[in-house]
Amino acid sequence: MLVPPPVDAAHLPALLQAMPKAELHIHIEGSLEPELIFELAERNGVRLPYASVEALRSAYAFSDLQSFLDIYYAGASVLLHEQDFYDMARAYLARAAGDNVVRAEIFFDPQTHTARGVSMQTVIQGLHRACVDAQRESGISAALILCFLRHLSEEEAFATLEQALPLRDQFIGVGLDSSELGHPPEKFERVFARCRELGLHRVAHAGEEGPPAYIWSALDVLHAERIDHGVQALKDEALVARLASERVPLTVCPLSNQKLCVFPDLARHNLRQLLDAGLCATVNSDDPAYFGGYINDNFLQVFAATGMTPAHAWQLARNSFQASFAPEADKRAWEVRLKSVFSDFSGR
Ligand code: HPA
Ligand SMILES: [Zn+2]
Repeated sequence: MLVPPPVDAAHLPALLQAMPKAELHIHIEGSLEPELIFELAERNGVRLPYASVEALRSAYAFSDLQSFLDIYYAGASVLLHEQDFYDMARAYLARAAGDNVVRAEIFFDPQTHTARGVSMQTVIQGLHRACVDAQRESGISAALILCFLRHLSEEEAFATLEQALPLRDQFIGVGLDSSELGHPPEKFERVFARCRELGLHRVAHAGEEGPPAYIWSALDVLHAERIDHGVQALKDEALVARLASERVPLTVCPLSNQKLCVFPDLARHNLRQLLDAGLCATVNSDDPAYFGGYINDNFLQVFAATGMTPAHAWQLARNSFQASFAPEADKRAWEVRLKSVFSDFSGR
């Protein structure tokens, strides 16, 4: 169904919250709330360079991606045991289910943890057990995507892949994150080729701060199936045409872009232009504990700032299902639910 049941714009906030949606760009370490950071620090005897939850939260003022990453990696230092990874992921999945997320494809950064002596098995098993339990208890479908840190070498990415392969059935794909500028996709050509041979899905952050050229090479060199962020694509007409004709999904994160100063303010975010250009854009939270909101906060705030309509909401939810790596039967079931929510609001 191409046209949604009409919904009065007065119902938009309630509709955005109620509609089923998939979240495809969430770093699980970025869901660690300051309260949980302090709880885990105490539980594990880790000393934090902040006196209180409030002091930590007040340090969350960022000027660019790197200024955020420095504090994000420091926050992750409290994660030591399998139960820590489990608790973090259960907390996120409970929040996501409350936002009517029906599918979450969750990034994790194993190198942040293995560098501190935490084993790959501790990380993946804790996260995976949380996904299984959440699915059983709340019905949310959840899967894991292992991200390579692009400020490290390809050799280190290969070593990380090797460590993870015994747990191959507990993650569905690989991604590429961390400091973008100066670390183009080409740096990881061989390890992504190996992941492709292994039948792993591939995504990559590109065009968050980096140039359109990085989006081209994520597609052509890494064979990425989705682009994380990708908001710089609008600077390149030929790239927009390619993304539109191939329906390459972009996992856009409005509040992240605002907090990391990718756009001067949310009213100038280009999500609406991306959709109106026919791109398969989606809305996601990126690092919700650091950027001021979970997925529904992202929807509510970017819609309010840019004047998008119920038809845009419909498109974004459908895009999120189509862009996910979930089974086709699940995608069809979520579309049916989406239509029923819209019909419900249409009658009001
Ligand atoms: N960009 C790159 N790396 C990241 C991000 C991001 O937005 N969040 C967590 N790691
Ligand atoms: Zn991200």
